[in-house]
Amino acid sequence: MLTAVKLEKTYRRHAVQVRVLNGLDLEVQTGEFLSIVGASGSGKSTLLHLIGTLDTPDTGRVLLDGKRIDNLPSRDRDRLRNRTFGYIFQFYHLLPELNAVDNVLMPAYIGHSVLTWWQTRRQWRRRAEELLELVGLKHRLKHRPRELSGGEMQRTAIARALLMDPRVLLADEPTGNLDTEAGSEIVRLLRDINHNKGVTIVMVTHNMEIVSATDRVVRMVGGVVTDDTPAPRQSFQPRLAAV
Ligand SMILES: Nc1ncnc2c1ncn2[C@@H]1O[C@H](COP(=O)(O)OP(=O)(O)OP(=O)(O)O)[C@@H](O)[C@H]1O
Repeated sequence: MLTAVKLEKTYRRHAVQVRVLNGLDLEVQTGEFLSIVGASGSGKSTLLHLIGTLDTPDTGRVLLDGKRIDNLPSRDRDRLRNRTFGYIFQFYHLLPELNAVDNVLMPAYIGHSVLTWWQTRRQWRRRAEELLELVGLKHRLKHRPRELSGGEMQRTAIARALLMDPRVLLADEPTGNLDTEAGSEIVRLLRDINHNKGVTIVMVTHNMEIVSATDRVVRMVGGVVTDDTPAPRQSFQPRLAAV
């Protein structure tokens, strides 16, 4: 479904060139929960950004269902980012002045014309509240990010990522800023979303324990994929019944 073909990427800053991706190939199947591991600086986030059209490769292609998405006109790319992909980051990227519901609503607010937004805002608000309930935050709807714990902020970010019913979730170290227990809860939640909603998930992580919640693990070294194996399954049981 999602394919990266011979991706190359070099960052240039003044005289310094950093070659990060070196002809990387990757295929992600529909409904898969894939983790990407590798040493710090091996290019995991860069790969995630290219797959999610947040950045463009120097050469190579990214395809979704066989169609190129790395060179779309900006309007089509914006739509794809808004409707097809959901993004989850290590530091949540919530807007500090907005409460949890309004943070979750941002993709709908951004993705519609003023008129459509005005006409449909009540339905969207209800959906945002339902999603927050599903991620276990029914009692935190009006809280602002500073009034939430790290795990709760990440749950809010996950609800936001789900708002537009994306086909693919791209998660960049979603547990990197959380303690073990909160991190495990987040991964369980992602596992449930993958299971129950069939959302494809690509997750960058440093945490090998968390890898065991996923279907497949690819390791990056030197800007290419060096290992591609089924993840060793351990004790991750889905917990939420119907996310
Ligand atoms: N915008 C940028 N400009 C210049 N260099 C960059 C930029 N983004 C990343 N790099 C460099 O590219 C390399 C790969 O970065 P990337 O964030 O993809 O690695 P990573 O595997 O995700 O690392 P980590 O696990 O530490 O997050 C790093 O050496 C980094 O310094």
